[in-house]
Amino acid sequence: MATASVYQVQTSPLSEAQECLLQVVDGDEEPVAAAVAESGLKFRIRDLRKVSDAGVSILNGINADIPKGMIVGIIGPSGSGKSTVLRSLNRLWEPPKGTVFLDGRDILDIDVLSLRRKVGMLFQLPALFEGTVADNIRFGPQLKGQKLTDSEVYKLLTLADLDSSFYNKNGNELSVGQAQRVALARTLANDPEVLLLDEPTSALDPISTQNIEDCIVKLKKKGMTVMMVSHSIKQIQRIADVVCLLVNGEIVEILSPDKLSEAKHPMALRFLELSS
Ligand SMILES: Nc1ncnc2c1ncn2[C@@H]1O[C@H](COP(=O)(O)OP(=O)(O)OP(=O)(O)O)[C@@H](O)[C@H]1O
Repeated sequence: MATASVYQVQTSPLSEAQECLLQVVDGDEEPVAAAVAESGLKFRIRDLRKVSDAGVSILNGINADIPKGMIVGIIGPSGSGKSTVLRSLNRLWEPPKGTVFLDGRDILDIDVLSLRRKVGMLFQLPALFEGTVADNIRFGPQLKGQKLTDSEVYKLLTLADLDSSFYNKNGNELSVGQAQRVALARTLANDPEVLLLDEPTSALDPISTQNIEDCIVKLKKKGMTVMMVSHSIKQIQRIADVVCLLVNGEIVEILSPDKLSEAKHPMALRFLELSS
């Protein structure tokens, strides 16, 4: 039954990686199947390739269907292309070859600023603008000529698990963990549909990490699609619905987070062994 629902949203031949995803969905991941069936795909990535200026292959043909409302963990050895995949999805790096569809539209046909509003991104280290937390949160909407009310700013603070006392604080008075949550609130002010998270907690202590993870899970429950690069296998197991293993610019496996030990690719296995 689950398989039938999943196949309904597949309109083209499946790559090996997508077959893996379907196997996960078809197995004991009923909620995942339901999510795919009900809400379809957010991203459809086809043959995404990137070669550096020096002629080195960075991405070697990424194919993936990313369902709406899921947390997709991306793991893999350093230099395997994880950040490059994320940056290609909101055109921080132009995808030079291949196609990325967002809600069925080629991202090259979407105005880049609108794309980056829809597809927000957080990095390892938050970079706040000068001014108060409220100034930072208001920044994106202001660019569109929209002024957020105080209550809208407070609501965004709450979403990012920050209390109202942060409203007037200056960016440079914050810890890295607090600044990361402000960066999250600032991203959410643009009302994104997707969050790309590039190791967003790697510089944070366990409590700040948990705060950010709680926010991510809450956002997913509200329908947000999240793609998160992390070097922490435990983190991926805590919050991801599905995990992509990237090796040498290719997705070599897609697995359920509780079945990472069943990875078959030797590089993936070694990476998992060393990480656990
Ligand atoms: N601006 C750039 N110009 C040329 N090559 C780059 C550039 N940025 C990254 N690369 C190369 O692309 C490859 C993939 O880099 P990327 O940052 O995507 O890997 P990653 O898997 O995210 O690594 P890490 O886990 O260390 O962050 C690496 O070999 C890197 O040296």
